[in-house]
Amino acid sequence: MANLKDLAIQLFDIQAVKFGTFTLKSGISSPVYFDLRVIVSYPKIMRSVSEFMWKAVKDAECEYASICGVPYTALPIATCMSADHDIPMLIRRKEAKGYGTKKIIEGHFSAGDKCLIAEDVVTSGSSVLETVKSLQDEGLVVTDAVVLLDREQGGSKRLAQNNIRLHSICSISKLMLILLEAGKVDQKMVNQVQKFITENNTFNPEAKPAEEVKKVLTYVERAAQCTHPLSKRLFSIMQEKRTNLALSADVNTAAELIQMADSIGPYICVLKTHIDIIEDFSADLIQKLSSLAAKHNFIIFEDRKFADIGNTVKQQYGGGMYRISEWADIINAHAVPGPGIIQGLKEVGATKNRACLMLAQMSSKGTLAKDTYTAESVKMAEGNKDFVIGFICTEKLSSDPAMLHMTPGVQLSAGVDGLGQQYLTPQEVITNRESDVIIVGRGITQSANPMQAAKEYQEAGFLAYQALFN
Ligand SMILES: O=c1ccn([C@@H]2O[C@H](COP(=O)(O)O)[C@@H](O)[C@H]2O)c(=O)[nH]1
Repeated sequence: MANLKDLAIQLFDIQAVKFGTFTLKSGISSPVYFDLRVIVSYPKIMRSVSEFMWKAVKDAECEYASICGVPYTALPIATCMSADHDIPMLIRRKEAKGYGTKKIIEGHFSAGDKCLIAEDVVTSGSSVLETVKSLQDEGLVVTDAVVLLDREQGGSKRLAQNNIRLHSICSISKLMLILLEAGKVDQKMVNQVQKFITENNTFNPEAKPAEEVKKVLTYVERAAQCTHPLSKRLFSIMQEKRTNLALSADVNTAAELIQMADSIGPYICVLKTHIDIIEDFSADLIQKLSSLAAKHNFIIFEDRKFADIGNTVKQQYGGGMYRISEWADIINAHAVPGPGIIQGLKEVGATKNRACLMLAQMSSKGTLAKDTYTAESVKMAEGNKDFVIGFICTEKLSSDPAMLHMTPGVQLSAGVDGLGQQYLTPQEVITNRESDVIIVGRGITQSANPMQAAKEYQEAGFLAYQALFN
């Protein structure tokens, strides 16, 4: 591997570093310009650059599971680092494909994995931050970026403000000194470049860090804020399966329920049941349903809508022919009896790590679950966060990121059925009402092709979620 002086001179000699008058992307005129794109024509220099960058992160003891180059110039650099040191690589597309997987990030990863960013030149840090955002949107964690050249115009400070450590191989000042000593530039040019850097700092310490202005949290960030294992798991499933769709499987036989759960399972995060409308209920159905929940990684929500005094709901939840607490991850309850209902349900469900949603609003026309009733339901939920993990509602009701909002009455077109059910679209629910999960029943179960319909709802719901970050 060349030493830094040799590398700097080689970069000058291949015109990856140029002096003159150049108009930058920002419109500013600069006396120096870096064009690292040319290094693809010089494999030895390319390898030298990638080795310097790899060594810098090694010396800094950075932890990461993969590496992602900022497109496009840093892609071949990241490729060399990946191939030479057996570090998996991820590729960030500048635009999602309009067909096929429509992915922005190519490569295999799991939510929560740490990814290192590689870049050729940093000026303000904005290109690095764009890549950071794309990776974070997919659930990856970014703490470090490595760059060949830091133009010292505020990029490292802006990145630090966004909790990204920048490791640079060479600063522009150091590069100028090396080139001066090697007789490649004169003192006048060094002064001119120094003046340019001083006068063109892009960092505004008054600007709020991106984290502070960001209001919408990703599913991964919300999972991290959950203390209840079920809400944590649900947010993780939503990210992993890229779905905020709950299927309301309102069918009347065990065979239909099993068939729905198996065919629609891949597209949903939650399967909602009304177990008392099944005509041939048996323990075998529950066993099969639980196996399908494990196979397709979804949560079972029995939409029992408990509404009695604590002592009665305890028996309804834990006993009777359905023994709901033995298989339903989540149940729901009306607030109408007062807090005793939560107490009763909690006595049965808490030890089994089950959870409850408060019915704070309803989708049906003329519902009385509004205004003060809704506010009191929210209060009841917030006082019992060890068991209540969210709401059945028609809009966001709590600012606590751990609280889930699940909205029924969703179809691809807004409207009403003949019995007062009112429908909102997935976009309206996720974008404008800021709910988290769309609950869809007949829009899927009664469509000519339920699997295709489920895919459409999954896509509409998840796209609406992703659009929250644009
Ligand atoms: O306010 C509420 C609470 C629950 N539901 C239930 O959701 C589904 C909706 O089915 P669609 O066929 O999509 O209308 C159903 O099981 C209801 O019991 C609700 O609609 N509104």
